[in-house]
Amino acid sequence: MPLLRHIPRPGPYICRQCVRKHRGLRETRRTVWAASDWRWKEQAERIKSGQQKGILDILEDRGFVKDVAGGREALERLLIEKPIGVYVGVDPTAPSLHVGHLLPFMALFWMYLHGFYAVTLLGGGTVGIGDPSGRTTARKHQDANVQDMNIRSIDVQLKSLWTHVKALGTKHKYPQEIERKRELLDNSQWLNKLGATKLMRDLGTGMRLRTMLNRDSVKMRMESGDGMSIAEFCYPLFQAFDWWKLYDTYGVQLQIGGSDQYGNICAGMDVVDHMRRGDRRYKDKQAEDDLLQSTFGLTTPLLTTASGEKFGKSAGNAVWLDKDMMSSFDLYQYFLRTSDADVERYLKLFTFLPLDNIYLVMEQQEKDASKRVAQHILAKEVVELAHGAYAAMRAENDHKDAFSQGTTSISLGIVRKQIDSWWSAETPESAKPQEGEAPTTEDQKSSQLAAYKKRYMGSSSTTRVPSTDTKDISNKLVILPKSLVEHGSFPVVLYAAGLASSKSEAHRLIHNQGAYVACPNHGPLENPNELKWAPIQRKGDLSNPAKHLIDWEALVLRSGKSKIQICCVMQDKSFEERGLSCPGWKEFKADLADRIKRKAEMKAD
Ligand SMILES: N[C@@H](Cc1ccc(O)cc1)C(=O)O
Repeated sequence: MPLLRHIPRPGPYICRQCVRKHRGLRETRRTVWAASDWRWKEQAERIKSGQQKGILDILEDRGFVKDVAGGREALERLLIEKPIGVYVGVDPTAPSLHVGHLLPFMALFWMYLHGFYAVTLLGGGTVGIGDPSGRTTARKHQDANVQDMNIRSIDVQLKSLWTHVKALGTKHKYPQEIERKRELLDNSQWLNKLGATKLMRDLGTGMRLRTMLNRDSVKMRMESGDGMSIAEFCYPLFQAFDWWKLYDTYGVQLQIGGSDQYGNICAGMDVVDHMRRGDRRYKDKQAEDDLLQSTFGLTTPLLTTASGEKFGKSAGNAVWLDKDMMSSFDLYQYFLRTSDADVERYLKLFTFLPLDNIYLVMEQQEKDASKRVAQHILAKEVVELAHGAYAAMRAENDHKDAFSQGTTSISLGIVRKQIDSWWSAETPESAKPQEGEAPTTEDQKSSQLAAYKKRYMGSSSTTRVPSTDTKDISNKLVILPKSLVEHGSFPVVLYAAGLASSKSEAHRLIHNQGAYVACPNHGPLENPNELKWAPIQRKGDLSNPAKHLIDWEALVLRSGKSKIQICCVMQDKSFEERGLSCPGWKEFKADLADRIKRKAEMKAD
């Protein structure tokens, strides 16, 4: 195996020593390269004569490009001439990526499908430093084991994203004759070994203080008076070192990032330039066309919906890509709710559907927007990208099941299925590592990760605690403490269940007849396997959540036309022992204790 690691990769620098060592292999590589070189040249001719679109045009047509650092025309020329390396980095600050992360990754995946060497970089080293870009406060320090879990979790997620991208590339028939290459790396591999003196001597000398001080993130903190730590201030240096490493080893000449990354990317370009000029291995190259060796940056736009809201939040919470943190059903629903004004733009950004197909879909959509054809395709493609084809098919089918009776009723079967799968997915004791014991088996490792994700969700403002069962792909459950459902009002419950972003919004929803609860059918002629949707009222039976428990354990709620939430009820003690929480729970508990105390005092009087 080490033999393979020594193979020189296409890029600006080829290791002479290993070429000499493995002459045989070199010959084979040379033949392969020659063939793909020739194909690339042929493709370049087609692009130049206008027969084919270049990748930069493709990215622009789909809406991925906000700014290009280094010059658009120059980048366009480079991308036509050379299958350069390109990378996107992400710091694992949580156990999962969210939909807001998708844009730069989608641009990278497109480049991969078109034959560029695509690198996803996990910031296992940089996460400990904390990128100040776009932040008004420093990130909280994370425990080493929390960091470790986040790294492991995102690593698994990136691997599966890559698998799904490959499958989607095949499904949408993107040509494969040009060799595709990709890599998933973790910058702790080199940053943990990097000496402070080397960093300052080699890179620090190439970075100018004025540029660093002029960065928006630095200025903002200085002006607001919060200041910034040296570690955060130096963050761009580490990101720049990553790029130098990737440039030198993998020929990475382009970095893609969100618009907040513009400053870091420019700093990286300066550093790579500085390092290249000071490195004698690149001396010969400098005589060559400089463009072919230069670096560029590309930033993606910040997404807002047509109505001006920030994209990627649902009831105030992030829309996670991990199916343990957001079920396939919920992810599907999130994209299904896309407005007609946004759907074409999102199809271009979040799916691999060719543009012509998107225009056809939109024609169909315009004929009858109520069918939401475009939204269904968008939702399915995104779930397929995040959770795989099988999960997408299940989410689509479950969605059809849940809404097959229109908006008047919901099948009791699907509610029971969700509840059963949640309970059966509780991790068996045998799979749990004992206290203080490091997980050894794969089962233990994954159950430890799943437990961590549950805890993470419980401690954030979200209530979602979906199943850990990988077979269960459509779990749309939240767990609520019993006393909240028994003694709380509907506004409290709707807020706790994540169907409203505040209690007052829940009040408004009820007032506008936009919140529903599913009730069993009691009439003799009615279908016993159906639950009827009834609008929640401010008075009477339909104002009391406790009266609508199904099988004594679940409350099924809906807001608007399609946002369904099944709420499983759990004893308060078990709820808290599992480290769960939900919006408004702490205040409700304190309030309830107060009410009970006052009642007892009144009785005593
Ligand atoms: N700083 C980037 C992540 C990143 C990390 C390392 C890199 O080399 C590149 C990008 C962010 O916070 O989004």
